[in-house]
Amino acid sequence: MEVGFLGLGIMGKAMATNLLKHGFKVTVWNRTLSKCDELRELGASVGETPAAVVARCKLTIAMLSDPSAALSVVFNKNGALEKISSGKGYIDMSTVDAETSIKINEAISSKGGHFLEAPVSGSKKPAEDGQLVILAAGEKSLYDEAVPAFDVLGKKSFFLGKVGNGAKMKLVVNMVMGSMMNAFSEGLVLADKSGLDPHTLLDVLDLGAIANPMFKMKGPTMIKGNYAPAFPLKHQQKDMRLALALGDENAVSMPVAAASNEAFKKARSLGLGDLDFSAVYKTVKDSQS
Ligand SMILES: NC(=O)C1=CN([C@@H]2O[C@H](COP(=O)(O)OP(=O)(O)OC[C@H]3O[C@@H](n4cnc5c(N)ncnc54)[C@H](OP(=O)(O)O)[C@@H]3O)[C@@H](O)[C@H]2O)C=CC1
Ligand SMILES: O=CCCC(=O)O
Repeated sequence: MEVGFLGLGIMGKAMATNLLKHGFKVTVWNRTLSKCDELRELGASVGETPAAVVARCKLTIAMLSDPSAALSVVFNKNGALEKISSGKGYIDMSTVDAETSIKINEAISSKGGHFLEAPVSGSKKPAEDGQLVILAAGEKSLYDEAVPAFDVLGKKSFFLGKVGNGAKMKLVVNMVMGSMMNAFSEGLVLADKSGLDPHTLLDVLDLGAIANPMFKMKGPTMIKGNYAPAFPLKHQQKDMRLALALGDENAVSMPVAAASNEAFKKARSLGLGDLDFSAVYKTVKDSQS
């Protein structure tokens, strides 16, 4: 199957590489075109614009930073929409809000195309290892068509019904994750300030009811002050913002998420947006000294 891939950031590069390694023919595009070179060396073709990629491929996947990027790649001049026609599939795997997905779905459908939103749980390493969790919603026939690609990209795919449900599920998950990261950061600082060894705290956490892969993987690097980005903090803050907006729409009070959003905003304002989201620990720690 020939697949188009738009967006070669941390996630997109790993996902497109995986598709190539598993025998898919892939045509890639990235706003900064030079980032396509590495994929070309692995056998990908390169499209000059999103429209050129869609013209060439029956199925196109997008993995872009945020709602504004997702919309511009579809609607701008030389955007994907220009070459959508009957039978073409467009799958947006970026983390966006339901409103963005619905706008894209309406535009793609009005030209006879099929649309699926399919945001993912899992970060850089799961993307490299084909271990993502795919939260798809939209056109079921396109979901069925995409299953061979999803099987390469992920360890499990969910089909969640109508467009918007994938985005909402992803935002709920990341709202919980962002809040946990803040509680974890406060716990590490509290342990340290009260004379405990933070490494021992990690061991204790890992043996109890709140053990989880995120604490286990991020804890040691956070203690070392290593925030090499797997999931950029600016994207986590975007997800908290979009989750809070979903809470507003549904009159759900989320004081814990709101406080966590403030912590991520503060970290962004201190210039930490391109570091890993675990760098929020640095702001929690520095604000106590
Ligand atoms: N990293 C992670 O762990 C995870 C991320 N996600 C989500 O996946 C998406 C991508 O994340 P990630 O790969 O980490 O992000 P990156 O910041 O590494 O990459 C962002 C991509 O979006 C492109 N882009 C940004 N703005 C525009 C624009 N206006 N027009 C066209 N392209 C644009 C960038 O192009 P350029 O190279 O030119 O800047 C780049 O290809 C986000 O929605 C994120 O929330 C989901 C799960 C995990
Ligand atoms: O959106 C990013 C999610 C990161 C993760 O699930 O580890």
